[in-house]
This record gives sequence, C-alpha cells and structure tokens, in this order.
Amino acid sequence: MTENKTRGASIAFDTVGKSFNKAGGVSFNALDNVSLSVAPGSITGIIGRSGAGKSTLLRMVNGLERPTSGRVLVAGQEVSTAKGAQLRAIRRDVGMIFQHFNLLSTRTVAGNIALPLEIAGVKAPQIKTRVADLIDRVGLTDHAGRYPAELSGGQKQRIGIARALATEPKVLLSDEATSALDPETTQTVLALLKDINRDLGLTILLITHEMAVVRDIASHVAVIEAGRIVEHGATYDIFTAPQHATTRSFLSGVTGVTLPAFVRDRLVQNAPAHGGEEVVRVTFTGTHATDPMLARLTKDMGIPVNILAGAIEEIGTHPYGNLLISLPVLQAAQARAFLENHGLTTEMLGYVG
Ligand SMILES: Nc1ncnc2c1ncn2[C@@H]1O[C@H](COP(=O)(O)OP(=O)(O)OP(=O)(O)O)[C@@H](O)[C@H]1O
Repeated sequence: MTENKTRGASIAFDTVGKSFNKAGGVSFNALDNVSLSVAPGSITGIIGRSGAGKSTLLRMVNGLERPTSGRVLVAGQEVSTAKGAQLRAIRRDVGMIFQHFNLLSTRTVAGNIALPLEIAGVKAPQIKTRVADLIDRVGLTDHAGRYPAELSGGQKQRIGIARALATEPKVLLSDEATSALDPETTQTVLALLKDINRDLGLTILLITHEMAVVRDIASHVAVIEAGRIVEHGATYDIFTAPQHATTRSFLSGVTGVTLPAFVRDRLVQNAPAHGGEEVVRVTFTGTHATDPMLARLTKDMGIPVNILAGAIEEIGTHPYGNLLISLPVLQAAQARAFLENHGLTTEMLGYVG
C-alpha cells in the first residue's frame, strides 16, 4: 500500500451486490447495489436492524466475504479480487474487533496481542516491544500475564483492540464491538476508539444497531435496510434532519423525543372542534440549541408552552436539542412561525383535546 502508515485509508463500496444460496436452491440478495465512500481518517457508522446486511458489508473490507457484483477498494486497491500475497497485505492493513472479542483462552493478554505479529513473521524482540506499547495504549499495563477468563468484558475488548492494532493497520473494522458491554464500559471503549482515531488517524468503520453509539463516536453514518443504503451523510445532519422512516425509527430511541404514553394515546390527526392543543416537535441545532426561544414565546408573545419531553445533547461538538411541546391550537401557527423565524425546525405531530 502506498499511503503513510500513520494515516487512515479510504474505503469504497462501488455498486456492491451479494447473493447467498438459501435452502432449496433459492437465491437471496443480502446486499443490493451498495455504493458508499468512507473518507480516510473518518469514523463511519453503519446502522441497521438484524439481518440488514451490516456484517456482510463489513466483512468485504478485509476480504472475508466477496461481492457477487461490484467492487470494494481499500486505499484504492481492490479487495474483492485480491488473492494470495496481495490479500494478505491488505489484511495486515485492516484490523478487526468483534462483539464477543474472539480471544484465545489459552494465551495471556500479551500472547493474544502478539499473535498477528507472530503470523506476520516479526522477530521476537520487536514483538516484545510492540506488545508492551500496545498494552500501555489500551490501559492494560498490569494485566499482561493474565488470561482472558480473568478479565472483564471491557478489558477483553481492550485486548481485542490492541491485537487489531498490532500490525499497524490503516483501517479498523468494528463488528458490534460494544454490544455485549454495559453502558458505562461502552463509553470507555468508545472513548478509547476515539483516542486511537485521533492519535493514529486510522479509519474506523463500525457496524451497530444502536444510534447512541453512532451519536457518541461517528462523524458519518449510513443507514442500511434490507441490503440497501437508505440514507447516509454527516452524523449531525442525519440526526437533525433524518429523511428516511428507518432512520427516524432508530433515532426515536436515543434523542429523548418519544412521545410519553399519556400523550401518544390521546393523539389525533384532526384538530378538536373546540380548542385543544397542537403537539409539535421542535429541533434546535447549532448555536440555537441554547437560545431561550420557548421562554421568549411565553414572555414576549404571551403563548403558553407545555413541555412534554425532550433532551439537549451534543453530537460531536455541536449542541442539538429535540423537544416535544404542546401549544394552544389557536396560537400554534403563530408560535411555530416565530420559532422557525429564529432558526428552529418545527414539525406538527397531531392534536390532543
Ligand atoms: N453465509 C451465508 N449464507 C446464507 N445467508 C447468509 C449468509 N451470511 C449472511 N446471510 C444472510 O444475509 C442477510 C444479512 O446478514 P448479515 O449478517 O450481513 O446481517 P446483519 O445486518 O449483520 O445482521 P445481525 O445484526 O443480525 O448480525 C441475513 O438474512 C443472513 O441470514
């Protein structure tokens, strides 16, 4: 590969299709015409439900799976047709971590991390130095001689990460790496991955079914549904203006914007004959996320606002807020115009009597 070792490689999926033969000789399209460019040094999340095709797509980047049609390129080199020494060279440039860690139980922490270096034929003294560096990097300095069974899930994943970094890859693939971990440990592992991305500049491509993981780590995201990419872009844009129903459904679980049951059960699509309240989703982005617009709505315009649910958080370094409010039907149009004029986005969800 021609790129500098300290820099990440680009990944390109070019009209990739994959069909499997299912029982009874029936052909099944697991991936259909997938095109996606992953920028060098980015952290890109691929999110989708079970069976959407995430693993199949990820495994193509290191040649564990081959497309039926189309091409997959890493740093401009075609993985999909590579064989022998060329495929082995590409695999050295692409590390991978797994949901269930895939560690060898008979080897110590140091032994697991050394394995890819032994396979690559690196000399023993260099392996020793390199393994010690990697153990330090993932914060397991005191655990070099311990066995996987003696360690927690988070520590096991740290070994997995160190092992994946052993051959100094340009790309790190993460296959649901935090799905088996509790929320707190997930945060520490994601923070480690972010540090590695920042310090080494390597490209991280991760698959997940959790939008919170995408929010916390990914600069870009692609949403996959039944083998097709239905939406992709910068994480912030996807979170603030999702276009596809699948994306919206993934988002509803993470942004604190699910309607409380006591409102959802009463929600109707036609305005009640006498009065009632309009239920509105308000999205605050960028600098507007911290503006006191709802207070001004009440103070300056005399319109009462009822806050039903919501959250203000950060995606990358950008603040982002999502609130569900209700407004008196007769003043709702005026209130929404005021909010829109001040750079907020509003969406009418229905009415409650
Ligand atoms: N070797 C195979 N033979 C036959 N079908 C397969 C094979 N590998 C994957 N599939 C099918 O392709 C589809 C996509 O599978 P894939 O594992 O890529 O999905 P996924 O999004 O990663 O799901 P999960 O989150 O459950 O792992 C599924 O319907 C799966 O059954």
